[in-house]
Amino acid sequence: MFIEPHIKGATTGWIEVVCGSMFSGKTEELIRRLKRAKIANLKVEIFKPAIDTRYDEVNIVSHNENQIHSTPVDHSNKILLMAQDCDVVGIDEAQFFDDGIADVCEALARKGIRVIVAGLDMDFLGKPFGQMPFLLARADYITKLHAICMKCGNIANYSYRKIPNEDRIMLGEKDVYEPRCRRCFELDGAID
Ligand SMILES: Nc1ncnc2c1ncn2[C@@H]1O[C@H](COP(=O)(O)OP(=O)(O)OP(=O)(O)O)[C@@H](O)[C@H]1O
Ligand SMILES: Cc1cn([C@H]2C[C@H](O)[C@@H](CO)O2)c(=O)[nH]c1=O
Ligand SMILES: [Zn+2]
Repeated sequence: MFIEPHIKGATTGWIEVVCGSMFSGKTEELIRRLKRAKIANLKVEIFKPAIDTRYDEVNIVSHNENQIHSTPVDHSNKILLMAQDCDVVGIDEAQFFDDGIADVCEALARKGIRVIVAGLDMDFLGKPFGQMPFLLARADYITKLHAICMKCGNIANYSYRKIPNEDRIMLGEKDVYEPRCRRCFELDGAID
């Protein structure tokens, strides 16, 4: 389990990235860390891409229905503007943000803010998703979570798309995706 670093005399913040497949518990882990920061009386703001309105317009909701209030934003620049006097910033579904997101996280960390970013590391083809590789490269701390393969019960790293659609962005839940291990993902021809 991730334990928050307590850096004596720290003058900068830092970036934490939580990644993994769908249903691996990224949103739950993000909510857990943010709720603990609130308990510590820190000023917390949470952002998600405006495109992700799967469960709720303004809340971040996990598959377990745990939730926390968030602000939907259509560009990463807005996070920089809106998070000026925060102690902790949470960002969910980071794979959907534009290519400014890593610089925004870096700028926030330099201001002394703790930045916690959650996102899908791979898309339905098993390819690195959006800006996630760049966020992972620049993170101070990384947590990779795993779901359970829906075919065999092993640890799952991949998000298998069950319906034929080649668009990279396709919002959905269990109706569209299921977590799979490497073997079960490859068996159905998801990797070329
Ligand atoms: N196959 C599965 N493996 C693990 N957890 C599952 C699975 N199917 C459903 N769940 C539920 O999903 C919860 C995790 O949901 P959460 O919203 O945190 O995932 P996530 O990684 O943020 O997913 P997404 O990328 O779709 O947003 C688990 O605690 C569990 O209750
Ligand atoms: C795996 C994958 C998920 N998604 C979506 C489904 C969910 O709405 C969201 C992950 O929580 O991302 C895509 O848009 N493309 C993909 O390749
Ligand atoms: Zn499997």
